[in-house]
Order: sequence, then C-alpha cells, then structure tokens
Amino acid sequence: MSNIIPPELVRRLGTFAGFDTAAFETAHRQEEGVTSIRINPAKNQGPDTTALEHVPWCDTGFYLPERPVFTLDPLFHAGCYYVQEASSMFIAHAVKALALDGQPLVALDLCAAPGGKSTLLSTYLHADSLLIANELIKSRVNILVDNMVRWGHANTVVTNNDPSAFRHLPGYVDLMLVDAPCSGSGMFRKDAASINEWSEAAVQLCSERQRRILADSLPALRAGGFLLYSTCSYSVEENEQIADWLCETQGVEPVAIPIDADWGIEQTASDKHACPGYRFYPHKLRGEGFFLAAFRKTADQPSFDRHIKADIPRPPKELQRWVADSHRYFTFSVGDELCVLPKGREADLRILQRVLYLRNAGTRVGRLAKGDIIPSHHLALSNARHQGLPTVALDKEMALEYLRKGNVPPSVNTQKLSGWTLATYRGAALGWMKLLPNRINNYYPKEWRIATM
Ligand SMILES: C[S@@+](CC[C@H](N)C(=O)[O-])C[C@H]1O[C@@H](n2cnc3c(N)ncnc32)[C@H](O)[C@@H]1O
Repeated sequence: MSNIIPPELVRRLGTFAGFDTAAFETAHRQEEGVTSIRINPAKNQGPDTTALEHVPWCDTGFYLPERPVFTLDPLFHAGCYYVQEASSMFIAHAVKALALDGQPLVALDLCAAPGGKSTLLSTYLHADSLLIANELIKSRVNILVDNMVRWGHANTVVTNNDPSAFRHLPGYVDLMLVDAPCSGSGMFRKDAASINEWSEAAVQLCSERQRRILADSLPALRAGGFLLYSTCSYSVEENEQIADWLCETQGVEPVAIPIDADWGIEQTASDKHACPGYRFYPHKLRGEGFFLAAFRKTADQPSFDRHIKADIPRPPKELQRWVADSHRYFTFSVGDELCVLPKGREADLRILQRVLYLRNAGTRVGRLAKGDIIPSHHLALSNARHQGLPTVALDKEMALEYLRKGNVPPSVNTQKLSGWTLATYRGAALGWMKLLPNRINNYYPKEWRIATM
C-alpha cells in the first residue's frame, strides 16, 4: 500500500497498553482486503455458503475467498445478501446479547445510508418491530431506499431528517443505533483516499459532531431503551471519550456485551466511567477497524400519547392476489400508489408522517387500475409479496440481460403464461415482466438497471 498511516495516529495507538504497533502496520501493508457478505434469511434463496467460513460474531455473515464482481450476480440484485464489512456485523451479536430480538420494538437507525446496519437490524429484530432508517444527506437517501427495498422487509420506514427532528418524538424509540460519521481511520485499508483526509483536527471536529448528533436525537429514546453507538475510527476522542460524555451528560449508563475471547475483539474501559467498549483491529481479527459501545437510558424521558386514532380505509379486494396474508397489513396511498405496512403500525405511520420527511414506508404494492393492480418493483422484492404469483425462471445470462433492461425473448415463457409475471433467478425474484402472446415487456426500473459490461 503506497499510503502511509498517519504517524500521529500510530503514535497514539502505541500508547495503549499491549498495542502491537508492528502487527497493526503490517496489516495495513497487506494488499488483499477481506470480503464478507451477510445473507438475507428472509429470502430463502441465496449464495451457496456451505464451503464458506463464518464471521464468528454473526451467524448470517460469511467470508468470501476472493472478491467477485457482485454486479454480475443476480442474487445480489435480488437482495439475497448484502456485502458488508465483517466487523460491523457485530451489531447482530449485540442485538442478541442484549435480548433486543425477543419482542417487537421501535428501532431507529439514525445514520443509516447506505443501509448495511439497517438491513442487519431488519434481520435480527423481532419480526413485528418497526425500523426507522434515517439518513440526513439527501443524495445518500436513494441508495438507502434501494437497499431496504431489496432487503424486502415491509416494516421499514426510510426518513431523510436532521438528527434534531427526532426531538419531536420524545421517548418514542426503544432502540437507537448511532453509527456516527467519523474520521474513518478504521477503513484505511479499504479506502486509501481517506488517509489523506485524516488529521487530528478532523478527529476533533468529528468528536464534536458526534456529541451534537447524540444530544440532538437522544430525547427520542425512551427511559430504559438501548443506545448502540459505533464508529469506524480508532480515536479515543470519537469512542471511549464519547462514552464518558454520554454517561455524564445524557442520562445513560453503560451496558456490557459478553464476547468470546477467541474472536480477537478488544474490550476497553473508558477513563472516567469504565464504560465497556469493543474495538476491532485488522491485525487481531478478519475485519476492519470498528468500535461499538452500548448504553441504557436511565434518565426519565417524558413521552407523548402514542394512541392517536388512525383512520385507515378498508384494503381494496385486489390486494389479496398480490400480498401474502393481506389481512396482516393495512393500506395507505403515496401519490397514486397503494402501500402496505403491518397492522398495528397505523398510529406509528401517522406520528412519523407528522414529524418527519418520509422517503419510503412499508412496501409499495402498485397502482390500482381497471380492477387490478399494476405492480410496483418494490413489491417484486418484498417479503410481503404473494408467493403464488406466476414466475418465469431465467438462467444467469438471461437474468443479467433482464437486469440490464434488455430484451427477454418469448422462448423463456415455456409455460405460455400471460400478464404480470416475476422474472426469477435460482428462485429469487428480480422484478416484473409482462408476458404478451409474441413479446415480453421488461419492467425492470431503468434507474436500477445495471450497466452493460
Ligand atoms: C458511518 S456512515 C453510516 C453507515 C451505515 N450505518 C451503514 O451501515 O451502511 C455515517 C452516515 O452519517 C451521515 N451523516 C453525515 N453527517 C451527519 C450528521 N451531521 N448527522 C447525521 N448523520 C450524518 C452520513 O451521510 C453517513 O451516511
């Protein structure tokens, strides 16, 4: 690697008891990075993982022997797996260890784009939970929506708000994840350009921004609720010092997460309050730099009356053909599109609509037209989709042609089906086609299509 890790950072890390500076520097000189994926258990189809090594702290995480061209794998586009850095999959272990998966929660992923941790939370939280995936930066929200749509969970709302907007939801969320913007030193191996942007001044600025983000949004966490705070920085100013500041000023107490000593994760204690922190170093495990600390809110948090009356219209009968167990959902409209969210979340939707800028909510089913529905691409990828809808299986070459929005020849329609049909690859839905007697119309959204290679 031609870039040199900033000497100030190495010097600082070298002051930590037992820190192996030479091994840390060697890990940064290695050319080959670690590639890992997390499979989507809700899709029931995915890459063959039998020969792959597990990420120790995440049962759906696997290391790949080499980095393939993911764009050329239709299963990637179908949301059957997410390419995620292995260390950050530790959130899965934290959720389980803190028993946050045992009951339905309202969870907020405050800094969510592009969606790595939101897709993870979707998998690991109780199925009846509501996940709010928020991203402040407008230009990054689209990729967040796309990734959440691909992942397919209908109980997700994507929002585009400043952290301060969540003050208007006092005591509303049970779990908050703040995967904060940071100086990025933990990603130096993956993103060499970030080395040039690193400075001690940038660490200070990040540390101040992290406090602002947390102070602005923490009123949304209910008393007794959990905060998971993470960064991909090695700097104590962004990690353990934030933990101390949280305990001193934000009415939270630290929570330990039991870990297996064999995993190579380093448990630290912050200077003032001995808050447990979990550090990931690339010379000690197969993953990049990462830090996580967990907290429980101890302060009283005045809340508001969540029991607002939500006047929900009866779902149209056409829904039954398209949505599995349609009685489990309520419907609402966005523009001319019909959407569904799991029943029981009617009041949540109303509350969120009043306070936040919603970019997506639940699953878009489609547009009502002439007694039927013109299905949305979102429905094709959603777990809410009816399993009995017609499908045409494509081989890999044809699936890629479909994903390029190219021509799919009528010869693939061996069953002589007609109308709206799902294009599938190895059992995973890719999107819609309309089968006509002599032609197939490809309805893959043009903004999603893959470039010709
Ligand atoms: C570390 S990244 C999040 C990665 C994401 N959690 C994932 O796993 O895919 C931090 C995110 O915070 C957003 N961000 C930047 N400045 C912010 C601010 N002042 N308040 C809240 N979020 C901010 C960035 O746009 C970025 O998407």
